[in-house]
Amino acid sequence: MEATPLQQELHLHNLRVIKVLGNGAMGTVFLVHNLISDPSAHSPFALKVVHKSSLHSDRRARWEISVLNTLNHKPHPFLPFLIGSFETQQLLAWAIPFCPGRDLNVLRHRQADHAFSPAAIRFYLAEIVCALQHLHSMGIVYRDLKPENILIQQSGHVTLTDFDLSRTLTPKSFQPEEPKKHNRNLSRFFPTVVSDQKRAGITKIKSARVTPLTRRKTSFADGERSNSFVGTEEYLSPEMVRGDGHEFAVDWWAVGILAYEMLYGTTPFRGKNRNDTFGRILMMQPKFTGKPTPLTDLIGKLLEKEPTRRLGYRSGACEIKEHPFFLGLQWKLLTQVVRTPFIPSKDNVELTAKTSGINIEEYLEKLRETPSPLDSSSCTISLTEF
Ligand SMILES: Nc1ncnc2c1ncn2[C@@H]1O[C@H](COP(=O)(O)OP(=O)(O)OP(=O)(O)O)[C@@H](O)[C@H]1O
Repeated sequence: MEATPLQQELHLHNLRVIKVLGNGAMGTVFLVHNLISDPSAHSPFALKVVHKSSLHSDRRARWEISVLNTLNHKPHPFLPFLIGSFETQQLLAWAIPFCPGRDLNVLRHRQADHAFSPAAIRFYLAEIVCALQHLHSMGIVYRDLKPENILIQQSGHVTLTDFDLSRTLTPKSFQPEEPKKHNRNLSRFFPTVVSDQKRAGITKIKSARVTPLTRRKTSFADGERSNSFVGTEEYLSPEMVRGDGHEFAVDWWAVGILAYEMLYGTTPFRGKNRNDTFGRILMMQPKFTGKPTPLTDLIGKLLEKEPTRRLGYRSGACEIKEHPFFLGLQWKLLTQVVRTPFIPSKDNVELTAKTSGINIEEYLEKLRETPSPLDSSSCTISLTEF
């Protein structure tokens, strides 16, 4: 990885924490500024920090850094890039641009009925489809689409974040399998996960979804197909629930779930518990209320249980872009849209807490003192098989 001047300056001792932006399953994201190159914090950035003590986190973090580094060479307006990275004996840290508008989940909760207008859905979906198309063109399947991972830039445009669950595939790879008989007790793979936000005492609007977990060994024997079981339960595709090999179509399924949630304020297959949700994902058809519209038609086609019949399977994003819901949309001009559905106010870039006094190492150490459910023995199956 080439070291840019900014990267050389990146180190714990020359970064000051403005505030904590969020805590995920893997790490903590801080808003920081560089004391040397930006002492007055005009250009703060997000720093994701992971403790290296867990092999699992270490591996996922290095993978995420490598994906971001790849994006530096093939940038996209709706995807982040790597500002720089460094590591200490204990920590692995990397910097990405700060998105001051929070995430689409927070934004959705601010809407009446927790749902967006069709116009806003059209705008956000269009940008997400473009971002996924770009990732797929690089052979990357994202596998973790959910509103919490869609951040809003200062311009109001989106940025997809969190690549630790993504994997590389080759576009030609997917040979659909015959449906298998499955009688696994899925619940044993999904121990209860307590939100790290709670452990850290951070309040964040988070739906009742669980933190992504990995169920099965990731197999790249043929170098082309991922057989791991990852994602966020309400967003998992039927092929992921079944544990079948899966590929790019899982992302188009997740776009369908996202569109449904943006429209109705709830995901379509949410059950009483995890197994119930999985049963619904496999068996139930999504329920639409009101008159059929191009949007409900699009959702129905994305939520096709059989991946080979799902919109996007044959020719990727192009098929989705051609759907009547997007009729008349000027795809090439998306980045130039100035009146986006939501523009973060400057107040959102709250830099008043410049002297937050947060010490990154101490903060992470404190977090570690509360045992993570991901380290517990109940989780062994998921983690050792990763
Ligand atoms: N660039 C950014 N700008 C602003 N906030 C951010 C940024 N990156 C992350 N965050 C905040 O930090 C939270 C956690 O980040 P992220 O999802 O990357 O961590 P994670 O440990 O991989 O989480 P997950 O539990 O989804 O795996 C996000 O939900 C978001 O609120």
